[in-house]
Amino acid sequence: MLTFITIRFLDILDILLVALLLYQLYRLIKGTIAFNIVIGLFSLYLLWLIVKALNMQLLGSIMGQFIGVGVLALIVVFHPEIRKFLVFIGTNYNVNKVLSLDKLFGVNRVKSVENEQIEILADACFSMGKSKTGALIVIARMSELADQIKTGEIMNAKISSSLIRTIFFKNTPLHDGAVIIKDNMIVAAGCILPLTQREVDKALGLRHRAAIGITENTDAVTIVVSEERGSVSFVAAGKIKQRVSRETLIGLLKESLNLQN
Ligand SMILES: Nc1ncnc2c1ncn2[C@@H]1O[C@H](COP(=O)(O)OP(=O)(O)OP(=O)(O)O)[C@@H](O)[C@H]1O
Repeated sequence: MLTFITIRFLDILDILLVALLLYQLYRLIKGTIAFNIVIGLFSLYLLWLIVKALNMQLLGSIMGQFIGVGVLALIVVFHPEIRKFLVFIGTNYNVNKVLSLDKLFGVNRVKSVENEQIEILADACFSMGKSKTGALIVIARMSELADQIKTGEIMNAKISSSLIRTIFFKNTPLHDGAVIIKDNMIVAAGCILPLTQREVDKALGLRHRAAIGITENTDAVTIVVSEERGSVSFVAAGKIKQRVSRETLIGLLKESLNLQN
């Protein structure tokens, strides 16, 4: 029985790749209006299959025309999502990461932050929280964040608590926007980040929306200090953990940046 079905290794790989693509697409559009559109289109397609199977000529041909131009319509309707998806693939599945060229050639890439800097960042954030100073700190990993860095002031400075607190001190020119940390340095300040388009807690304003937005399409993580509440939040992969303690923040940072204690 079923001897006519032969499954090759490539077929399994094919299925796995399609599953991975669908999963990433789902992650990208989950919670957005695009998700509802996909469900609507899928229902329409199912209806068309039923209409065709029942041989309902008139309705079948009208729907057939619609589905015929469907691919073009999809590209137009999903233009922003397709763009986001390609950027996501480009930044998160780059050849360097997949093949780990750095490891292959024995190059020891500088970590985005070391243990010592994590403690400094946590101290700075909780000190700013106490004085109700708003702050937004992005820690870049594999994604270069070149587009966001370009929008700010280049600093290339050593990470220090006093520098971070000075940057975010109210009414200084650089306190608006985000600080971006990469390769153990504060590379830029006053950077503009993309805002999340998803529905989030109504109490969260633009600072928190920007913190979530940048982690949706990149592998960066962010720390936000609320000016209103003085609380500290951690964001990774589009998910925000609000009001974390100093210890929790340090643990989450070490875990997401793969640092040992
Ligand atoms: N796109 C953006 N990228 C980076 N920073 C941004 C962006 N949009 C707003 N901000 C920062 O957020 C500040 C406004 O924060 P807002 O009060 O709306 O946010 P919030 O999430 O309610 O935070 P808080 O609890 O600190 O008030 C701005 O002054 C600016 O520094």
